[in-house]
Amino acid sequence: MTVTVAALGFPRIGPQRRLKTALETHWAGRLDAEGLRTEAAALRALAWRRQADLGVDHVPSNDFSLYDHVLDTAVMVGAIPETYGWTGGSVDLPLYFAMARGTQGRETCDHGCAHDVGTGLPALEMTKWFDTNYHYLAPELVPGQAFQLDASRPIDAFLEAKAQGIHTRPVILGPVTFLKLAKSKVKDFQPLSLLSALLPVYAQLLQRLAAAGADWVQIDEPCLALDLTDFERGEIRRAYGVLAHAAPRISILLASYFGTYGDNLATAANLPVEGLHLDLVRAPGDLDAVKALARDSLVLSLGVIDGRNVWRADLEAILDRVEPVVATRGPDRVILAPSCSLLHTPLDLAIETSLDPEVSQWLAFAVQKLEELSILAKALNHGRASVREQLAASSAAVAARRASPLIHDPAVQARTKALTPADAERATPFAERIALQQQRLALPPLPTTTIGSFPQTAAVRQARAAHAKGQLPDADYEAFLRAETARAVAWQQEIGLDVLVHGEFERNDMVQYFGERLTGFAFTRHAWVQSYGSRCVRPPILYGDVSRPAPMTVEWWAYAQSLTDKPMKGMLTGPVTILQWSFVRDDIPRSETCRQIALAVRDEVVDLEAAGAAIIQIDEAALREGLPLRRGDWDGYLAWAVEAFRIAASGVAPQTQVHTHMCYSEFNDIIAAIGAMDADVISIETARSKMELLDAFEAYAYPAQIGPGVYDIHAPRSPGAAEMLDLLERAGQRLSPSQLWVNPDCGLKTRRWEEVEPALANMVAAAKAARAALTGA
Ligand SMILES: CN1c2c(nc(N)[nH]c2=O)NC[C@@H]1CNc1ccc(C(=O)N[C@@H](CCC(=O)N[C@@H](CCC(=O)N[C@@H](CCC(=O)O)C(=O)O)C(=O)O)C(=O)O)cc1
Ligand SMILES: N[C@@H](CCS)C(=O)O
Ligand SMILES: [Zn+2]
Repeated sequence: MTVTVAALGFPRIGPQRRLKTALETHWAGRLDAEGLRTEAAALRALAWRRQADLGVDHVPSNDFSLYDHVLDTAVMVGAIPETYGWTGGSVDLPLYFAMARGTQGRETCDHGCAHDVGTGLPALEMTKWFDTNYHYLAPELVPGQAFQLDASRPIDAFLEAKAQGIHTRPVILGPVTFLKLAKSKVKDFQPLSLLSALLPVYAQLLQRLAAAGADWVQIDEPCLALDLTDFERGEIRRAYGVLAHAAPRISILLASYFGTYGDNLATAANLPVEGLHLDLVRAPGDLDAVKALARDSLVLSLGVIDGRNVWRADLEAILDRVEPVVATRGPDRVILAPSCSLLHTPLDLAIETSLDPEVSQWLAFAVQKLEELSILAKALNHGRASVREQLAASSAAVAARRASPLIHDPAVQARTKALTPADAERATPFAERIALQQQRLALPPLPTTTIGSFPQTAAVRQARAAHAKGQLPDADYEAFLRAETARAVAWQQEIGLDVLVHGEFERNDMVQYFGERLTGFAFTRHAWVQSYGSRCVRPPILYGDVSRPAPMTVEWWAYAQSLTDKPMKGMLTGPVTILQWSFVRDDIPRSETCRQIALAVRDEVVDLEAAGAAIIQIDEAALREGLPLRRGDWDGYLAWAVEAFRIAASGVAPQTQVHTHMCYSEFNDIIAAIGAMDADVISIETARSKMELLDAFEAYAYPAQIGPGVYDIHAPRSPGAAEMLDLLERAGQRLSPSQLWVNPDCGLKTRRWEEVEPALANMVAAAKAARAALTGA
């Protein structure tokens, strides 16, 4: 009878992003399906062995995916939209990747190789996974949707691990969350109404897993961290009433994470399941609450190690909380786990050799987090003395971090303290500002622009990599980037864009680039985290008070502006997005860190203005994503997030035009906050929704200017001028033409020049046609 250790999921991109390489080589036609499958199996085997060696008792299987686990679930239950021409049977890789990426002509991988992927099929819609920077593919369902089980993935994975001598706990996405994440093209159709049709498939799956030898299964229902209606809670009870009886030989561990169960806890704790996982990092209060509600026999999986951040845990403090639970419930009713899947953390700190050792000792990545759990389990099973040294090391690291002079900068703290409401206000109201800006800029109606980045070609990435390795001298790298920038500026001018950008060739990533230039941030070489499919990010680690020692973008802006008489936009990432896409310190509130970043961005904005920039764009792509999962927490977040943007934007004169940009955002719920940001111009992603996202702006009577994206940059195909004109006309039906700008949905860094060149030329043509229609010329 011992306390055991579980992992709810492990990073799947593999060491050195091996999965990324395999996928992109496969998509480029240089690795066949068999080769890809072999590499995927090797990566699974490696992950299982690693976890078992680290002392994990409940090693997960079926947490691996070639692209996305929600897509895998759709495939598993046979929810394949008609468009893909599926006629039953197992889904092969071309069909799987068609759903993931579409088959629209030629695609490019990160090595810059272009390859044909067929024509015509769109990808499933990609959306943010709860409040993370991971994106899933939304299942697309229809009324009367039929489901049929293909259990091969979870069963094969279970057997694969078994053959390796590792008895795993399969992970499956629960039926209620699956349906809640699904979309339908049929208006007002609620996918959750398909629950009765879906449950038999899940019941069959549990029977198959039991027959294969699984004794526990982890069913993820993170929708329990959201606001649910009574009806939805009833559907959860109904679902687990069915599943609990489907396969008596298999025990269910129900897992929710990313927040509190809150008013869903009584439902969750009383389900006829054998175990319940709690995210005690985001919701420490759930522990006492569950103790009052759960029957004695319920196994509690205590998510005590943060799966969403990179800080080493305070193991003694965790033991103080967990020991009483073990004493009252008994060791066999307690499992220790990370708060959520480790998908959201980098793999292994041990390979990070270039971090400041002082900062490094404060950190734990996936591997180290499992080590921490193993130490905790030992302490609980054999007494704290059995791991005295490890506990002492943990306490010392926590104390060292708290006291470190690296973290505290009195000047930064004094500056945020001295902020007044006036610092978050532009001195002049929008109506007066815009008149002054129009005088200064003299732009035509429906001005054309782009969002900032141009293709990050293989040549650009290779030059940066060579420079980082010391193989390309500073001067040569600089000259290369200047040449890229000059080419992009000349080309924009040639095709007749009105407001130009420098192209962001010098940036590895829109957040990492700034993290590397601000104090209080550490950056890594290998700490990749999957964002979607084969795409990864290396979130900077924000460990201390933030300031900006020197201008970060002014030289590149000035160089680009020197090449043209057209306005060149200054291009910055906003405070909320830098915060949201970094690993953030947990010793002060996020709102406070955000104010510090806001002041650093403000310094850059002021310097860009002083250098002559007439337009400065502050991207806040992650503002919507940062919205708390519970509506009750929205107002508090929006108040400080909007204030941070305003602090960043308000240091400039009324003649200086401030733009912001947001992609991946559903605006209906937060339109008042978008208005309160008080940007002069906002560019948004609207092409795929055919401008429907503008309804919120129309209903709110949004006063400022808007650039609704007319070019869906997520697809490789280049839209024609007529298509973009149609979108502009739709925008014109919702907003005054005097408010409108013409631009793509987002930056063009993931596209190829061959796609971008015709698309932007067509966009300029569409704007000209729309202008002519406006003026009757
Ligand atoms: C807008 N999006 C972003 C999000 N989050 C961010 N932090 N940044 C974003 O832009 N979230 C929402 C969306 C998600 N979208 C994307 C889109 C594209 C990517 C992507 O392309 N990622 C790249 C990595 C980007 C990067 O940091 N590149 C570096 C390092 C390049 C590299 O791999 N170097 C190799 C050597 C290369 C060689 O020798 O050729 C190495 O270091 O080993 C750079 O360009 O310098 C990816 O590869 O996945 C992500 C999210
Ligand atoms: N300026 C950035 C915004 C992306 S959200 C870009 O163009 O890539
Ligand atoms: Zn964007």
